[in-house]
Amino acid sequence: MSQRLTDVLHRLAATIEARKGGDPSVSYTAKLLNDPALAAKKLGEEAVETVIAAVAQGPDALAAESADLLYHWLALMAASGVSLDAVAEKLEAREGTSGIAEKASRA
Ligand SMILES: N=c1c2ncn([C@@H]3O[C@H](COP(=O)(O)OP(=O)(O)OP(=O)(O)O)[C@@H](O)[C@H]3O)c2ncn1[C@@H]1O[C@H](COP(=O)(O)O)[C@@H](O)[C@H]1O
Repeated sequence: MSQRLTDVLHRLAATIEARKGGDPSVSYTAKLLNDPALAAKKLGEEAVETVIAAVAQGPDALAAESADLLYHWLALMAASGVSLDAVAEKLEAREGTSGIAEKASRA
């Protein structure tokens, strides 16, 4: 992952955190933070739009929809009270385990 993406996600997560308790009439993020179900619904919409961009709209649309997706994902995590470290912990636990091997181990 590029340092540029890491840096902007870091700033975005901090901005989202700072919107907690904000006024939903002036902050879209505050609106999402006040309503985890809305944040989840919006993430679902952005996921579908990302898929459509990937299969039918080309690289620029895919990049734009991916930005929407990442923003809404960060907002959902904050709205749901799930720390980014909790997600990091899940990913760390999977490091070195092939998805194919993991799926086979479930059978
Ligand atoms: N990165 C984003 C970002 N990406 C997308 N969006 C908003 O996400 C919303 C939903 O996108 P849609 O494509 O569904 O738009 P829509 O169809 O008009 O929305 P609906 O009518 O369905 O609600 C739009 O209003 C976008 O502007 C974002 N809103 C905010 N941010 C970041 O969050 C910061 C704080 O924003 P506020 O909390 O609004 O001040 C901003 O400075 C940005 O850095």
